[in-house]
Amino acid sequence: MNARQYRSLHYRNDPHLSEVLDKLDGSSIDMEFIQQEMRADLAGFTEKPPVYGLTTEQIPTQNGKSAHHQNGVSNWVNGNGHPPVTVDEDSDSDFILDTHLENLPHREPVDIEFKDLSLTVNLGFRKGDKEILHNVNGKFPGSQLIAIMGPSGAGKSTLLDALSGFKTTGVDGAILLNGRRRDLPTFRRMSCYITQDDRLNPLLTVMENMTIAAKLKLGPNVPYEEKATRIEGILLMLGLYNHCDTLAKRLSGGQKKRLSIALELLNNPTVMFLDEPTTGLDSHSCNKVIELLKKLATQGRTIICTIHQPTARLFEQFDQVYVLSSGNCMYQGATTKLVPFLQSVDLSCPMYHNPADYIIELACGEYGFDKCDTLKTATSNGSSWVWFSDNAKLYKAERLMKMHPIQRKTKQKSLNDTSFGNQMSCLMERGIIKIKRDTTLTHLRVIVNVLVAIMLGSLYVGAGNEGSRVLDNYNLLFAILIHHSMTTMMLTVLTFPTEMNLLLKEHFNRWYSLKAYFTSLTILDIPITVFSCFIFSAIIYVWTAQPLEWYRFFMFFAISLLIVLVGQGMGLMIGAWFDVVNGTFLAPVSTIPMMMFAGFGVTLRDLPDYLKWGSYVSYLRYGLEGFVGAIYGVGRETLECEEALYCHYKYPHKFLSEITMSGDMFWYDVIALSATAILLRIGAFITLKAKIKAVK
Ligand SMILES: Nc1ncnc2c1ncn2[C@@H]1O[C@H](COP(=O)(O)OP(=O)(O)OP(=O)(O)O)[C@@H](O)[C@H]1O
Repeated sequence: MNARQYRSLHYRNDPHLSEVLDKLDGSSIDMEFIQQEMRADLAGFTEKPPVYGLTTEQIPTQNGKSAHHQNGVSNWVNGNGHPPVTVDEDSDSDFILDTHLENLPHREPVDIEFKDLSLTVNLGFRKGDKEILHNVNGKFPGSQLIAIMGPSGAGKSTLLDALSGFKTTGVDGAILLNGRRRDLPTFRRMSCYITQDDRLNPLLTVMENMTIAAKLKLGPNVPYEEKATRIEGILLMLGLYNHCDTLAKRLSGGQKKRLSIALELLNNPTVMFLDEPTTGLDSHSCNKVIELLKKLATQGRTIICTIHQPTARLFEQFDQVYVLSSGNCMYQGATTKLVPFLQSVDLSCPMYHNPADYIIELACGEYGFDKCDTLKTATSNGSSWVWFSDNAKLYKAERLMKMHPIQRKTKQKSLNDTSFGNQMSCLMERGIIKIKRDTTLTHLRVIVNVLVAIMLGSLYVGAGNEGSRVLDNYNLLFAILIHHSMTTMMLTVLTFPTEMNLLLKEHFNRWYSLKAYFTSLTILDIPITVFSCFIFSAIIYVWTAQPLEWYRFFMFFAISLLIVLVGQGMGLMIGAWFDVVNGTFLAPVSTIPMMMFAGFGVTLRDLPDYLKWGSYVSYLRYGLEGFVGAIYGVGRETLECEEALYCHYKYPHKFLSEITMSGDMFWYDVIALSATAILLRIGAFITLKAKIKAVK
């Protein structure tokens, strides 16, 4: 093997070794020499001083008011009315890591410690429980960037969920913050969780995402200028300033990840949990994201992320690593001490191996499962602190508590930083932008209503006034009923699960309460529902020659609107609990009994006694009765009979008695439909609440 081959195999990204190998390029070299170089390299690896980070003097203070940027950014001065930030248009995604980060004030460090932590999940009815984490211990010191590593299924995400409070059910053991038992509401106020999938508002630009998040998180008490400055600073630091006007859905994977981080940085959390922040990114973006996290850690934040097999270069950026295998701790300590640790347990890292790869291989059991036991014993399942970078400097809990006291239980009930009113106004603002740009929920919905109205209108043209076509018209009314209930229900079932993921993340990160979210969702939908329903009703009503009396039209429109609201409520309930696949199956299936009992195929009179109750719970029955009442009830006059010699239903009362409807039940139907719509909304809210709880 020659040097070039060797380099391409192993240390592609290592400039030090590359330099050595360049000198030898092309020549055939002896392995002894390479081994010597590797030893030197690994020794360097273990002793390298931190490359990044600000010195204490450089750490910005909360009162700091000026910032100066290099790397193509100039003249950025804090505050309103000052020259705008100019960014080199050519520098696309490069981070501006020497930014002074003054808008993200230095945080007091928080030490996280966990003792005998176990997490058990219920596998379902009669399937018993499964323990995922087995009494693991650990300590994540403040101001450090910590990686949780391990093979797939080792329990990394589970540990992250348990520590962040994302999961609370089945969690046992102690979680301490600066030596004091964690009070979850207090902890949640100082931490954030960034999920692996980027849950962003795709229809909002980067700047809109940031602005709404700032308003939601910082509230009206923080002046506009400060919010703007903070947003600018974060966007600059994360290299997103050039993409301010790009819709989030058009960002690249790395940019989305950075936007996810940027959004959570706005309220300056002390502890950040990130689930696989590098997944799906190229090596350049990976390095940049980790560099950024490292920088944030140096400011006093505790940053904990799960990560899959990092490269040697990425690995060395972490201060500390926590390795899991099958829910047990394999190693806990400084990244720089991993190699000596492995040596100490007679599992020396082979010469050409990335230590991160090697420990994962060990954790996978590739060298025998007895090695996992050895590692678990050597670290005392995470309770040994021998391999921390500076053991002596590990803060004593009491000292830390004195220096950085963490609030005990707070009396404040709400977890959100801002008032219900502020949350509502921000969510409404965001919703209006989304409605304007949403091709499915807005544009398509209006278009579908117009198209279906045209289709049905052309099929039943003139049927409303003609005595020989009463049955046709009755069919039309039922078709309209099904259109209104199914279209909205399916649209909601198909789109809400995506929205649900965003809700789970934002709600967990305390952006807003569920009440504010649900109220804004309900209010925002009313104008578009009324508009599309009105357009549909107007087209079909006139085209099919229904009686041209205002009150009848409004009766028809009111029933249509209520049916749409009921369909939406059903869709919300199903969409809140089930995923798209199950929801798409369940929504039509749940409509079938409603159709059975609507009195359309089988009249209400002919329903067997033991099934009569069904007609009382079927909202389609009230809808059909309401429609029939609007068109043929309220003293409708004799119908025209121009298309046939004999019109059986020329007299509307004859038709009404045949279908066993009285035609004067309109208000009764309105009340029944309104009650159903309200109950379904309440049901959807409770389902959402239960879902949020179930996720925990
Ligand atoms: N709710 C659950 N019910 C049953 N098993 C679960 C549940 N949640 C997690 N597990 C199991 O627990 C183990 C750990 O899962 P976890 O997602 O924490 O692994 P991970 O290390 O993050 O894996 P990956 O790197 O592949 O994401 C897995 O075997 C998983 O199947």
